Parts: sequence; C-alpha cells; structure tokens
Amino acid sequence: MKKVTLVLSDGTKFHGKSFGYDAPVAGEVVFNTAMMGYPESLTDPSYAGQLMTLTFPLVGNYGVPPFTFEENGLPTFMESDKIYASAIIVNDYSEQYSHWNAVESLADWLKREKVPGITDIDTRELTKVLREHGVMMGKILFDDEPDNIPEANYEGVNFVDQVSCKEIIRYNEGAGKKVVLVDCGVKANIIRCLINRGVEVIRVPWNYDYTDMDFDGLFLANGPGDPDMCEDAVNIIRKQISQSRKPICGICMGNQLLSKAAGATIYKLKYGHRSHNQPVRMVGTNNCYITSQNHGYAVDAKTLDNDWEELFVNMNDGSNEGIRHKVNPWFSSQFHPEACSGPVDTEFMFDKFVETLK
Ligand SMILES: NC(=O)CC[C@H](N)C(=O)O
Repeated sequence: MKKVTLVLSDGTKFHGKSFGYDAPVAGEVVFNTAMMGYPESLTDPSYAGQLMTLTFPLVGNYGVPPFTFEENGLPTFMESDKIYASAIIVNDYSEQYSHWNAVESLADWLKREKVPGITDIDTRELTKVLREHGVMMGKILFDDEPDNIPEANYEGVNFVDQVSCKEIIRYNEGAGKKVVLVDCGVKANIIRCLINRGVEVIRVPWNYDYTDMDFDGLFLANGPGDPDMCEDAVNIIRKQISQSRKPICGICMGNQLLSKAAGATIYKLKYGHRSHNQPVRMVGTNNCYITSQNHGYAVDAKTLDNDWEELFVNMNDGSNEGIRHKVNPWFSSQFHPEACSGPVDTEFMFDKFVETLK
C-alpha cells in the first residue's frame, strides 16, 4: 500500500495509505456518519465531486454486491451504473470480507473503476476538523510524487449536467398513471419506489421542457452540487406550476429546485447532513422520523412565497427538511424517503404522491 497524505485547503494534513486506485485526486471533503451502505453511497450520483469520509471505523468487511441489472435496466443492488464519489476515506479498511451477496472486495471495485480509496486516516478527527471549519476542498496526494494536480472547484460547477441522463428513458410502460421524473442525478431506488407502486416513469434530462408532454404527475429527483446551477430546471418548474395543478413531489435537490420555483433562496450548510439518523419533525405535528440524508445545501424557508409553507424541519439544527403548497398537491422532502441505504420510515411520501395522482 502506497503512502498518501490528505491535504485540506486550510493546510491540515492527515497521513494514510492507498487501498483503492493509485491516483491523486481533489474534491470537496465531506463526512458521512452512517454505519453501513458504502455500495449505495458510492454509486449515489449526489456524491459527484466529493471525497467521502466515513466516520464508522471498519469499512469493507461485507465486500461489494454484483453489478447485475434488472430487465427494466435498473441495477439490482446499486444506486446507479458506476461510482460517482471522487474518493472514499476510511479509518480501517477490512481486507477480508464476508457476505452472502458479495462478489468482490471494496479495494478491487475501486481499482476497477479507477477511484481512489485511502485508509489509516483518523476519520473521526478529520470530521471534528470539518465540523469546526465547515466542509473544505482537499487533495489526496501520493507521498512519493510531487503535487501536480490542479485545484478542484465544487461551488460554481454544474454537476447535474454531468450526471443527468442525455435522453428520455421509460420504465413500466403502459402501467397506468404517467410520472415525469426530472433526472438531476436520480438514485435507482427512487425509480424502484415509483414503479413498485404501479406507475409508468418517464425519466427526462434535468433541463428538458416536459410542460407540454402527456403525464399525470411530476417527480423531481436528487442530484449533486449547487442548486443555483440549475436555473433552467427551476424555470421549467415555474412554467409547469403556472399552467397546471398536476401533483408534484421532490426529493433533496428536488426540494431545493421546487423551493427556488416557490421563490425561496438556498444557502450552504456548514458541513451538511450525511447519515442514516437525521431526526425530522413534520410541522404542525409531534411526528418525528429518522431519515437518511445526503446534502450540503438547504432551503431558507423564511424566503418561500406566501402560498407555500414548511412541511418538515430538522430536529438537530432547525433547517428546512421539506415544503408544501398550501392549496395544490405539491410537496417535497430534503431527506431521502427511498433510503438506500438507511431507514425506510418515510416511504409514505411515495404512497402520498401516487395517491394524489389518482
Ligand atoms: N442528494 C441531493 O440531492 C443533494 C442536493 C444538493 N446537491 C445538496 O448537496 O444539497
């Protein structure tokens, strides 16, 4: 294992070893406090451009599931067709793995997909640094090579355009109600959750104008990077809500884009929410849900237009976790009701959306 150094933009250094693909890389360093789920997180397109730090110390001990695909083209066990995170940073990589569904080690997968992975990093200390300072850009450098990789940008990059599908893809054709799914970097389990509820899904590129298409409801998916880069998508949502009352539901980036269309502004959280145990309260009730999350930006709910209101709020920091329109069937969550990985307590969001289609 080659020796590496993780250098943060404030100069802080962490020394470790490479266990994935041996190449230097730069990106935004974020932390995820979930205890498992690295195959799903690595293939979540919302991690594009980021070096994903895991606080749970032992990583790799259950290996990696096979990259098989269902008849409808969706991956059976992963959230997309490849690794989207720029790198993974762990404390104690387990070289031995054991699981009924594992076909290879995490190291072999990373090498095959040319994604760096580093171990022997004190990821809890690294997380404390990020919590104090806020997320930072960083580089993984090889100790025996000069630093000759360019600085990376995160804010100001349209990652959604890089990861969205380029043409329309249909699932469950002829099933009944038709849902247009705006693909900002959609996780496969959002599509599974929709087709399992018997609807047809028409997946369109993030900036596709669907407003004149024949459909029954609109679903706005998750996606990487700064929502302020997606003005085109916001303008199309504005056009849609000005001409029709058809149901709309959004998740994560979808919550942010719907909120922007509803007049709200977005800000960057100090260190984001990335875990399986984010407590979220439904506004106006005492119902609290434990949710799966992966986001770095948040909606400033105070800036929503008057005909919209907050639907969920985060119990840790009070930030917005979802919105709804006061009259029309338009609502969204900042958390991930499709989980994958994480708790499935909020899958009712899909039930609610499909009910409103009928
Ligand atoms: N998972 C997502 O959709 C994330 C949305 C957005 N990229 C953020 O970080 O806030």
